[in-house]
Amino acid sequence: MSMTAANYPLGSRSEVGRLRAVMLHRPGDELLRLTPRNNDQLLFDGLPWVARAQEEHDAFADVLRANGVDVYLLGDLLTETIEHSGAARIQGISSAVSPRRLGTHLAEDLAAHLRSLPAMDLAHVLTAGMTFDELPVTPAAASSSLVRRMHHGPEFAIEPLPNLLFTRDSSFWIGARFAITSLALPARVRETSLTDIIYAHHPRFLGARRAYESQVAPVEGGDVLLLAPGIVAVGVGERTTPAGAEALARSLFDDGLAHTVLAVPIEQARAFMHLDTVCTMVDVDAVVMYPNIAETMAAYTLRSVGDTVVVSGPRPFVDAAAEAMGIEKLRVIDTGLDPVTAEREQWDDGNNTLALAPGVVVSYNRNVETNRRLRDSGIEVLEIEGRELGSGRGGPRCMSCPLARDEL
Ligand SMILES: NC(=O)NCCC[C@H](N)C(=O)O
Repeated sequence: MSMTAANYPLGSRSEVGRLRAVMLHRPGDELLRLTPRNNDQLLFDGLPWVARAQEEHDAFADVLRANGVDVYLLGDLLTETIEHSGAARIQGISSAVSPRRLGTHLAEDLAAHLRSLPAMDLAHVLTAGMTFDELPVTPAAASSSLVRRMHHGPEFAIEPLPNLLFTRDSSFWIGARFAITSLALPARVRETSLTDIIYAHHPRFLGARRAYESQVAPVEGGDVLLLAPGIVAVGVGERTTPAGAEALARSLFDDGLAHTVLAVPIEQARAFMHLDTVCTMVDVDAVVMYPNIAETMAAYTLRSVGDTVVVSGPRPFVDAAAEAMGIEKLRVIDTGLDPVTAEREQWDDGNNTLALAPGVVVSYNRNVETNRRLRDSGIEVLEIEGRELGSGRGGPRCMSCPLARDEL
């Protein structure tokens, strides 16, 4: 693994090794773009109270820092990246400014304007987007652009990215490498242009190598669970497709980053958009899992055998996982046996825990029953508030991209 300024290498081979460094995104003005008319399309179930969401997020970051984790904020990394690299600036602008949406004339004008902005202001536009009302005013542009005249002022010339909050999905680390994912839905596609330039140009990531370069089909980080070194589970459902899971597996095999991948079908439903909405690891041999699917969750096993890939199954996920991990049994802690409580707490991200070390997790405090059951099973639970953060349907795991974990 590549050494960095800090005294730990970047990278991660599990979900539970002691967490050393993480990338979060402090929610900002991009959340102020949400309205009752666009929130469904922008994948939020309500309109968060933004100042309160920021307070909750600051408290989350403080819990991580208090536990020895270095917290990097995506907004800061993005500003520093743009400050540091002209190529990153150009790349960020060209992925945000769409001639298809704006027409070539307005697109060229806007790109020129963005090239002149201070790094922090450009980072703000790239995350919070820009409305037609906010476009720079030049008399020539105002009279000669049909696009400008026909669009309503509050419409987006550049779409905002409210789901940047969920840093788990737009990139993930496996071994010493990072993977830029391929997000499935239009509201999130541009997020990876930002993680891409950060990893490519920020000095903190100098020398870091990529995994899964081809990005041929959708794979989202929330679907990727590092069960143990060399063994990866990939959810296949609303976001990650079978083609994405297969392409990821082949790429990880080719790069020697994994030898076994479990492809886990999950329901194509809003409540289960990623594997980590129903199952996360809380210890080296334990997961917290949504009980209403625990018995039916299955997995296809993909193994790298010589030059080929062998697919077997499907069989019960817990059996396939235990066998791949070489343990007798995968301990399953469920989120309450009463199906209604379980359903409520799954919706509120009870299953979406972030492990800080084996047996130590961060969880939303509202999931009283799940947290109680985790503690009864010997797991230490650090609770955070998520009344506002949760309106985007994501918990502590979704909101964190681990950059470095200790080996188990
Ligand atoms: N890993 C996760 O489950 N991330 C949560 C993503 C929530 C976001 N509103 C989305 O629908 O993509």
